[in-house]
Amino acid sequence: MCNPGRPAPMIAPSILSADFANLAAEVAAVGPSDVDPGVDWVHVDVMDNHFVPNLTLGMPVVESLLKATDIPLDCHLMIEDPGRWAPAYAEAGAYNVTFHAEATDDPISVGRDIRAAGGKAGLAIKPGTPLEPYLEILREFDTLLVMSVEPGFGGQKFMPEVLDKVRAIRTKIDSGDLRLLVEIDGGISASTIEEAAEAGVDCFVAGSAVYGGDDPAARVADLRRLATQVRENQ
Ligand SMILES: O=C(CO)[C@@H](O)[C@H](O)COP(=O)(O)O
Repeated sequence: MCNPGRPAPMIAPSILSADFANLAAEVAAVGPSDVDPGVDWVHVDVMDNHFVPNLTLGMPVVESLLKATDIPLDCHLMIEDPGRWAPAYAEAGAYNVTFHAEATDDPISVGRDIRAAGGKAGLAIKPGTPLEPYLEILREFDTLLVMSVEPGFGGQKFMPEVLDKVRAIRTKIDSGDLRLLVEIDGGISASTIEEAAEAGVDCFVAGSAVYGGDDPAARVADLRRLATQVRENQ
């Protein structure tokens, strides 16, 4: 069944593939332009070199980005002990704060603390993590982030097998059992966004496909056009 309240496809460029020495300019480059009204969220990958084998940025950079842009920040925490750190990102002003289900024994409390701190709460699952154990707790969340690569690095190959999880959650949302956004992250490009859109994704994170060329705003516009075409034909 089609869900008439569903938002238009959202694009969230991941700054993991941007120039870290020029982050404010890189974020501005995907803002409103003559080819696109601008991105919906900017996706900020926080990695601690423990939960994932990579180290990126943390709260000080997020605080600086919040001052540099009005675009809502979508912070994806790939860290251990999210209960300790996640609420502070919401308090600082991040719009959506997502942490990994695999990183905590108490995802409900972490989600509630993020919401209490004023943010939207997101739950992320790695490609090999099943959806079923989390179905009952998804009411506590605003977004479900389905990873379509192993978290840690940009530029990896899209894993289409995760789309079964997207289809399963989309069915529940469209039947009115649940209300949340479905986000996908990893390997999203002009070659893969249509199959993700067909499966029922609402928000598409794209790093290398947006920042890998010299016109990020045009890349965003292309991705939005492809996802919107699929939605219109559904
Ligand atoms: O969380 C991650 C990687 O762990 C992502 O947000 C990447 O930044 C996506 O990069 P591409 O796969 O789109 O290049």
